[in-house]
Amino acid sequence: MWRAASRLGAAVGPGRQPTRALAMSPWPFSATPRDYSVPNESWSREMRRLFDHYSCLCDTEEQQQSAGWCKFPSYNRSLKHAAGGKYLSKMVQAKARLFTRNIEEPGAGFEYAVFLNKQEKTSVTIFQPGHLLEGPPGHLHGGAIATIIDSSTGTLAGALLGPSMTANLNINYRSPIPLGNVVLIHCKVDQTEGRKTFMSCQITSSDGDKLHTEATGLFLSINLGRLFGA
Ligand SMILES: CCCCCCCCCCCCCCCC(=O)SCCNC(=O)CCNC(=O)[C@H](O)C(C)(C)COP(=O)(O)OP(=O)(O)OC[C@H]1O[C@@H](n2cnc3c(N)ncnc32)[C@H](O)[C@@H]1OP(=O)(O)O
Repeated sequence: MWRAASRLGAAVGPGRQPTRALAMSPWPFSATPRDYSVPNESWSREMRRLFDHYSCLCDTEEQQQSAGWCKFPSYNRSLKHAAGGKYLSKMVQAKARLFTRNIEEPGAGFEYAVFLNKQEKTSVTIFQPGHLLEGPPGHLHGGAIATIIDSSTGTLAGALLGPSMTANLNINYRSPIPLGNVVLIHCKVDQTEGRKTFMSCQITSSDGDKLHTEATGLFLSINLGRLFGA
């Protein structure tokens, strides 16, 4: 019994050891999911500066209404975002983890936070790529770039449309991204046609001077049940 609970407890989140209370609990998940998109010790000064900058836009309800900005929390599993528990029982024993949040060491993988502006249908992701995401020597892997683009555009699509999936992603890699350098990922909705939402996205250096990547994507809103064979 303890071993089973301990295994589930160990799956709660990076850096978290199963506690005695958790091991004894019949419910394996933390009641208050951890938001991973907050500063940790690996964040550079520039990452913190940008986080503070965008957080300030979200600070008060009044500011949110005028500027429309809010920070989107980021958990380490998708189902934490889904409303209701209808499908949870099929997933509850799985060790599924969100791809961008499955490296436990702070700063080694994807360090990022997504800020949304629902009124303008835009988002900004601040992103600090870690050393485990290497592609060319000292630089970010193209697949990791695609991942953070997919996650950023997918988060904006999800916030605006509800459940949706990437149908198409086109990426132009313009200049390599050094590991550890903080970059900005600007996403926007270009057009919506029924279930289809067309997005575009740019990755730039944090001062906006250097263009690293450009992308377009198509998202289709879906019935979540389809994913579970309903
Ligand atoms: C689930 C959320 C939970 C909440 C969690 C929140 C977590 C928040 C943080 C994480 C954020 C991460 C975000 C990651 C997002 C992914 O990475 S999703 C994973 C990668 N994507 C996939 O695996 C999708 C695989 N493809 C499919 O399942 C299906 O093809 C699709 C995309 C659902 C579409 O199938 P369908 O619904 O049957 O649509 P279909 O009838 O084929 O086409 C509808 C229309 O779209 C057009 N269309 C379809 N595909 C295409 C295409 N590729 N190109 C152009 N047009 C197309 C069709 O031509 C058609 O057009 P019209 O004739 O209506 O004009």
